[in-house]
Amino acid sequence: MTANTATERRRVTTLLAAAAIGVYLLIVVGATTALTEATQACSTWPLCGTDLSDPRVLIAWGHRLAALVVGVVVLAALVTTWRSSTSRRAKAVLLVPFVLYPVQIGLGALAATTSADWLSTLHLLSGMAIFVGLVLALAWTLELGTDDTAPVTDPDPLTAEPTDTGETPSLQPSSRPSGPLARAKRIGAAYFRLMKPRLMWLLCLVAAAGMALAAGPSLDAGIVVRVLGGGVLAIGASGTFNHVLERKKDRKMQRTNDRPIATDQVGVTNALAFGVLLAAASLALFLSVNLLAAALGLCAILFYSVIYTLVLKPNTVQNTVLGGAAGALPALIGWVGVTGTIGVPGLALAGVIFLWTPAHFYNLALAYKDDYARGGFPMLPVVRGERVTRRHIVWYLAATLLGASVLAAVTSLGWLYAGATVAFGALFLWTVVRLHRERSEQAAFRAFHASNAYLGALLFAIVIDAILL
Ligand code: HEM
Ligand SMILES: CC(C)=CCC/C(C)=C/CC/C(C)=C/COP(=O)(O)OP(=O)(O)O
Repeated sequence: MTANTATERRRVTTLLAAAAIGVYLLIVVGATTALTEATQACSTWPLCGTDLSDPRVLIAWGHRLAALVVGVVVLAALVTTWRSSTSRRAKAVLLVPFVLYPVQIGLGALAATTSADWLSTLHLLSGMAIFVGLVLALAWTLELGTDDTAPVTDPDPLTAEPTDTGETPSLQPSSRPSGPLARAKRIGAAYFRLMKPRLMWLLCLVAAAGMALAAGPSLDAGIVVRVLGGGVLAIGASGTFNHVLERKKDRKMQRTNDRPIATDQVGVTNALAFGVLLAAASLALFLSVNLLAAALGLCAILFYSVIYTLVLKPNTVQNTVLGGAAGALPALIGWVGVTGTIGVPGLALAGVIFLWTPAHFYNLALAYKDDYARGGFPMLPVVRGERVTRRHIVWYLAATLLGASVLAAVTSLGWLYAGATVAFGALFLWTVVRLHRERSEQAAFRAFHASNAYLGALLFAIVIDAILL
């Protein structure tokens, strides 16, 4: 690839990413109730109410002006891409935004003047189609000229300096402090590590968001404590079973070969007893909330420990996609903990987590590709290569963003949620664009952390928005 081509592709992908995020902003704002209410106060087109002290009029004006500015960015992206040397399919798919953007303006005008629900739905769907067209063109342009080998500057993950992997290297026996207290501390730390504590904050936020969506400002503190307590214990139990079942493979992988069972710091029988104890305590807490929450808690533990760990992870390249169901269940548990039944917003939140999981984990799968190959796991980069994996990260990230807009449409979440998904979604997308450009381990970790920041911010915004705003 010549320097000119590289510069041209940078320009094209930057513009396509900006256009996609601009369209996403319009989709999310359109999906929130704020705009639905604004439409009622602003029902003429193209101009409406002059009373700018009415926030609803301001929102309607903001949406129309944003549509104009984003339209210019989309047009610039289309023209620049068509004039570039990108692939035919990337150019062809841009016909979708080219045709639909003017249609979308017409639909918006009709939706504003008639307030028909089906028109608003069609407007939202057409916005999503424009977004998908831009993202496809972005992904197909990003992968041009990228082969499956990491650049020479990229250190081998197995020989590189230790990175922030969430693992604490164990001390060598000779350097370990002795004495009963130090020994008790070491054993306590080993059992604590079995519980996979680093996953807990985000999974607890997932359950908290489920509860906040269901209860709004009247969220009961007793339910919160019991659901989160049950959740922490359930994650601890399934994490422990996962350590037991993977101990042999863990020994083969550099990232995991210092784990407590792999290094015999904790025996298998003791670990199993610990896991059963945690699971029983977790189910007891969930049962004190309601039976359905306990049933879902049991499903989550069994799904992660048995279905994911034993069946999916070692046998199918779709392990991450299907495994996302384990992480999605806490959203439903939170919702069910409050309502006692399964409901659409809880399912929509679970859907967001499910779609986010591959966009989250494939970054680590890239960074640890050789390690996973050594362990014998058919992770996507091992089986289908790095280029396909990077492409799938873009797909799942786009699907997550669309899922988040569906969540906005089926709930009454407002501006804080909309701002969080757009701002952190843009940040996440930018790190993924850089991952394609740099193709290094550092870039993969950056995108991994951005995935956690995106979901953390989104969930935090849901909790605040649903409870306080
Ligand atoms: C198939 C599903 C998933 C896989 C394979 C996966 C895999 C991983 C791996 C290998 C790590 C590295 C840290 C470690 O070794 O402990 C990690 C970290 C993490 N994951 Fe996931 N994950 C999945 C789903 C989820 C879900 C659903 C959540 C929460 C909603 C989540 C949240 C986190 C967090 C918070 C970290 C720690 C980040 C840090 O502080 O370093 N993961 N994940
Ligand atoms: C309420 C409840 C029980 C929820 C369970 C949800 C849960 C623990 C999701 C974790 C997702 C996951 C598979 C993480 C680690 O992957 P991995 O085990 O493949 O990572 P590893 O390679 O580090 O072992």
